[in-house]
Amino acid sequence: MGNAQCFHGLFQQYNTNKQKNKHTKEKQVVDKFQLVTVSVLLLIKFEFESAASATTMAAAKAASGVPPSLSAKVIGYVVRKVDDFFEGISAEKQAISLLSKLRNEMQTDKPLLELKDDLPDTESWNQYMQRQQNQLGDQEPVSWFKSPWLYVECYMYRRIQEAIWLNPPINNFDFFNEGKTESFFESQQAVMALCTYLGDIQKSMETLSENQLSECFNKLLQVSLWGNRCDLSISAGQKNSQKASPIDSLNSLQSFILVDDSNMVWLTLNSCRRSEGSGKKTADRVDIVLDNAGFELITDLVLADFLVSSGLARQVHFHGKCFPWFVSDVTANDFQWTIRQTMAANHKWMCKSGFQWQSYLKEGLWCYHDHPFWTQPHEFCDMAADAPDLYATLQEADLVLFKGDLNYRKLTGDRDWPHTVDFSTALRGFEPSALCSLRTLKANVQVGLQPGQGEKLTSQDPSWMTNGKYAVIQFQSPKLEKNRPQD
Ligand SMILES: O=P(O)(O)OC[C@@]1(O)O[C@H](CO)[C@@H](O)[C@@H]1O
Ligand SMILES: [Mn+2]
Repeated sequence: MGNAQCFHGLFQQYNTNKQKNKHTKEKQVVDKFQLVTVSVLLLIKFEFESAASATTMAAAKAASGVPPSLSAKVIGYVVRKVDDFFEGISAEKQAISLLSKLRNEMQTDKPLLELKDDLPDTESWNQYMQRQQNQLGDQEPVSWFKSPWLYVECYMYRRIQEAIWLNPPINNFDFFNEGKTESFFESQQAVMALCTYLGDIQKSMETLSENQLSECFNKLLQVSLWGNRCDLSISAGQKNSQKASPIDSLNSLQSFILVDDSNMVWLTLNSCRRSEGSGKKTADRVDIVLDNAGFELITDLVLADFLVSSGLARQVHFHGKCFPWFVSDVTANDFQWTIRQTMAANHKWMCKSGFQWQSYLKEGLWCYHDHPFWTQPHEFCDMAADAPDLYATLQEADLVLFKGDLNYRKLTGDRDWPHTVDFSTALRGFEPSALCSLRTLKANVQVGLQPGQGEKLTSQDPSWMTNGKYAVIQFQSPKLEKNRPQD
């Protein structure tokens, strides 16, 4: 979706809401924060449109050619309209003024500021800023345009959190909530189709041959992969949902999977299952580092259900975010809400799935965790040193699935790697366990391609790395590393 459409949608939504004029106070607060925050996000997306192809905002700005005054006007308009429309209590006013200040700092390339909110991760964020400063040297301060794109983008979400956190009683407010719940409700047909498919497999699970099991696994892995198309961040909070039956679309999407290591993923899980029978294996756990709520989360839960009910995994551990992040990412609240909504659905298989998921959680076959590291800017190769407890947790898994684009950027350090560099090289020593990235491409980093593959894609579809049409299933395991011939 183009930015013009994004803006258009945003104002249309605002006007419709205004005309209806039947907001409760709570709804008004939700709308107000959504509009202001979306305006901050649009600033990034619009003014620094080409950022995906640059590692810093300065490079992006140079390439973009979008008149900065235009985005400033649009954002000014949104904030003014919001202020006119709502009377505002002092906490909201204060939060809005912090967000406006943030927007201004971004527009004018001000130095990044230390966080002041005294949350458990505050010190770690401030230390990370110092690390960035040390890398930059003493000559100039760390600022919005000069710092790595991955870092400033994460920092922006943390500053939004600070603006909310510093202003009770709205300090636990998730102003992205509405978009996430909409994505869930608008995907109902697809969710029903998926739960029905799962129910059918489970009915005949006992009689499935290994080939049939592997076929079902592949389908559900691919559904979870394409579920990642439905993130709200890439559309700046605009609608993004799945309407068609996800299983039926898989064949036509197959050729858009640029790297497909699903066979290695299957072998990893199936070998655990076999060796369990022979008494060799004790651990049998899959961890899923979640990405987006809404339809994508459903695809992950369905895959996790299949893993447990088929005996491919005994336990699944989910990892979500501690606070609202990159618009649509899953928080504990989204996770519980999604399961409750699925249980309450007026559809036999969906409702059954919901109850099944709730009982997995009760029985400890499923666990949900969040850890502050997931909402920090660190590349994952820093995890062993900076979050050793989380690294140790992942080491307990037989397989870790990393969902989505942002996780891929953190796995690979968001570097401008040649496309033919090995995935293992780009991971730079991050190998807690066998791991697999399930990612649709929305940012300008891609490794592990065949020679010439990147060039061919560029000539056929110049925006292949950012338009969300392509995907990868990329696997790496410490075992593979051991067996690699030394250069
Ligand atoms: O991680 P996700 O949900 O797949 O994608 C998040 C995302 O859309 O947000 C950023 C753009 O602002 C990019 O990192 C990425 O493309
Ligand atoms: Mn996301």
